[in-house]
Amino acid sequence: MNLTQFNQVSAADAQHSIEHCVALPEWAAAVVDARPYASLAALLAQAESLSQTWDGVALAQALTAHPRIGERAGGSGKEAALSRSEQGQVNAADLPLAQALQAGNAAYEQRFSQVFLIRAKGRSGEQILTELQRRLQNDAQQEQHEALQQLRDITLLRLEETFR
Ligand SMILES: NC(=O)NC1=NC(=O)NC1=O
Repeated sequence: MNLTQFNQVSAADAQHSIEHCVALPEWAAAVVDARPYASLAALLAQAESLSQTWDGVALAQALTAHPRIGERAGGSGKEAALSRSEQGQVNAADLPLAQALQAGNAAYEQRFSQVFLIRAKGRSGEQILTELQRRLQNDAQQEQHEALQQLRDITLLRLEETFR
């Protein structure tokens, strides 16, 4: 779908076209409500602005749609396919890395009671592991702030790709 179509289709079709970006329907509805957009840049700016309202509750809800790093997302949905491609640089054949990520994910979930979320696109498995180990040192408040920023990054990347 291109931006012109996005501006012109029904609200329901417009929402459906961006729901794979993040599992927060209220956010998608607000993005749709702000149509028409004069440019992709305007759409991305509005989407980013609307994501500033996200809090711990939104994060928890969104995390249900993000498989763990290093785990292949199951299912045939568009989100699962996106997760697989986003995590494409995590070399599942590198067993020590896979084991380190698995241990890191477990430690993270033990400490923060939620899945570790990172914008995986463009990051190697080693870079993700380094970030995971760094963020394990965060306190709860700092980590929620960082996890929300990663959720925004993933969401806006997916949104931009939808219209590219
Ligand atoms: N737990 C995660 O960080 N998952 C993900 N990161 C991405 O960039 N895509 C995902 O599914």
